[in-house]
Amino acid sequence: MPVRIIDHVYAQYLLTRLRDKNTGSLDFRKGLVRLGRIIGYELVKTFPFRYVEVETPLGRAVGVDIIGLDKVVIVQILRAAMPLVEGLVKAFPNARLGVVAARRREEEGYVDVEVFYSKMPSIGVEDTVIVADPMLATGTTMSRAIEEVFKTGTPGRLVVVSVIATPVGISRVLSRWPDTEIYTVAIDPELNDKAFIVPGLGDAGDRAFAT
Ligand SMILES: O=P(O)(O)OC[C@H]1O[C@H](OP(=O)(O)OP(=O)(O)O)[C@H](O)[C@@H]1O
Ligand SMILES: O=c1cc[nH]c(=O)[nH]1
Ligand SMILES: [Mg+2]
Repeated sequence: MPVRIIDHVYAQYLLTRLRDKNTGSLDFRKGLVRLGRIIGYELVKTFPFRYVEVETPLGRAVGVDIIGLDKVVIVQILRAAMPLVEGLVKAFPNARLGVVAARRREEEGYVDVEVFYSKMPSIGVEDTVIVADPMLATGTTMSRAIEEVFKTGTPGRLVVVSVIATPVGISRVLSRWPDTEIYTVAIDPELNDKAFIVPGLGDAGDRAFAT
């Protein structure tokens, strides 16, 4: 299923706090970290697992082993994804990390994206690649980041993790990479003339890092 909304009530509560214009940058950043952790745990639920036996200090127990947790690459798109990924890695402590430093330039009627720096670990068909960015607005930034992923390798699974997405951003990604799984906490209906998500939460990077 290409788009998954994390409707967990605590995720919705945290999003509400992020949307509130009176939430300061420290609480905004902490809210993104907590959302990253929740989304990460939701993602882990989609990994295959097998039953195993384990020796405890006092006997034997049947448990589970999750398959593929050591084959995860998390790519963060600076700046706003940094706190989100800080939470995500709690669910994937062994993840290899990639980075894309990008800045969106809102021009009249279109959005351009500059990528200043991009560094990816190895990426192979056995990997799940998670590309994280709180805002999936026009999808221009996410598309550039996904291009960087495929320049490096072709993952078995490509997951986009966002906090607020739009129908435009979602279709921008899925039209080019139809097998992508998109996780988001909300889908907001529209973009204003500056390509900001409405109602959205404002500029995520500026709010997280106090401009
Ligand atoms: O889907 P798009 O239309 O490309 O917009 C989404 C991007 O816009 C913002 O980045 P910005 O360039 O403001 O950088 P920042 O995160 O450092 O604020 C946001 O952090 C996303 O990366
Ligand atoms: O609403 C938006 C759209 C793009 N980037 C943001 O940070 N916020
Ligand atoms: Mg910004």
